[in-house]
Amino acid sequence: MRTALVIGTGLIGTSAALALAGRGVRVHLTDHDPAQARTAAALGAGTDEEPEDPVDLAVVAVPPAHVAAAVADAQRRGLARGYLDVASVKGGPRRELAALGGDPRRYLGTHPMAGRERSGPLAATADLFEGRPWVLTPTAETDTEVLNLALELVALCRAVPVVMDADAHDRAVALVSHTPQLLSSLVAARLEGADETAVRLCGQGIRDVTRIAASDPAMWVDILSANPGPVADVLAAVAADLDETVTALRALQSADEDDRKSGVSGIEDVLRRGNAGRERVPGKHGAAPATYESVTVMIGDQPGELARIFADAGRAGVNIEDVRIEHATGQQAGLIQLMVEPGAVPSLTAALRERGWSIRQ
Ligand SMILES: NC(=O)c1ccc[n+]([C@@H]2O[C@H](COP(=O)([O-])OP(=O)(O)OC[C@H]3O[C@@H](n4cnc5c(N)ncnc54)[C@H](O)[C@@H]3O)[C@@H](O)[C@H]2O)c1
Ligand SMILES: O=C(O)C(=O)C[C@]1(C(=O)O)C=C[C@@H](O)C=C1
Repeated sequence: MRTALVIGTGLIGTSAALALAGRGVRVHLTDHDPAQARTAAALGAGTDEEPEDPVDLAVVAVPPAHVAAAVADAQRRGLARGYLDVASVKGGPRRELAALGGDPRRYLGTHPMAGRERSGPLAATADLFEGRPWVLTPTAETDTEVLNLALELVALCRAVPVVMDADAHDRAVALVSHTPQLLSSLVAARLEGADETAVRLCGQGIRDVTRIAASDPAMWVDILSANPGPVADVLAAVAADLDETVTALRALQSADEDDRKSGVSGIEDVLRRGNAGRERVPGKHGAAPATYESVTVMIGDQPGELARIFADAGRAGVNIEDVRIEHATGQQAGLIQLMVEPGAVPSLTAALRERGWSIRQ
């Protein structure tokens, strides 16, 4: 693959673009919010100029409800030889594309099983997909060239291809992704009105369980709206387990010894089943997660500052792996943490100082 077009330069689109651009593919970036495409380009994910000729592969990375229209529009305009999407649900977008008169031969539904609780290009990383399953849902109609382009994309992102039927995929992710998102949100929701004395005791356990509760509600409403039945089925089974767990806990409060024994065995049962389920969760197959070091820089709260600092880092030949921004309360400034490979810290610090940036230790 020599050229690609990423439509929707948020977390997933920009992460794929960074991986492709880092491996020599010329990547064009577009988003219905041009500022997002500009930010992705400033991060080194490609160019936000339109391609002059059709690209090899269009990667549609927009929210699930917009996938079919975006694919149909790109196909109508003949922007690429092959088209794929990366949405978290697969059955709905395929059916909607058919209803819109899209070409099913040149489209492949895919889903990388990697993501984050943060949205937008600033949360993107080139290594997001490394070692992660990337589901491909070809049908008898799918053109072999499009499937091969998708396999090349997965290989360039260092992910692991998994071929599945679209509806089987949707049932599987109801169990391993969509229900966990809701359960994380439900646990975190208990904290909303909780007493401060309780909240300040939060330790690592609740942090682990609630990380994904920080995800974008709009995106998840879209995902769950496209897969409500399978998710409701799993959640109903969890609700039955919850009922039994509450009964077991109430039995533990009983004065009767036999009741207490049945309570202990009920609780033991759920904890043991949890151990057994947890043992089945596969590890990440690829390289160990990279550990980065951060360079913290004072940044003015005005248009163009982010693009300027990314461009300066790019000029210094430094790849930014991750970014965090902290806005200083009541000030027209904030701190930006640029995460880079440890070896790149001295050259980045020197280059940014030279260009007038104020570095924080
Ligand atoms: N977030 C995750 O963890 C994750 C993981 C795997 C797959 N996905 C899927 O990837 C897709 C993108 O998710 P994300 O997390 O990158 O979201 P995001 O909000 O970070 O990015 C989505 C981008 O699409 C743009 N957009 C919306 N409608 C558009 C349109 N019609 N045309 C062009 N651009 C449009 C938005 O402006 C935004 O920049 C979704 O379909 C999601 O289901 C998400
Ligand atoms: O790890 C995260 O933060 C995710 O959001 C990842 C996750 C998942 O559930 O595994 C979330 C939704 C996507 O469709 C794929 C991946």
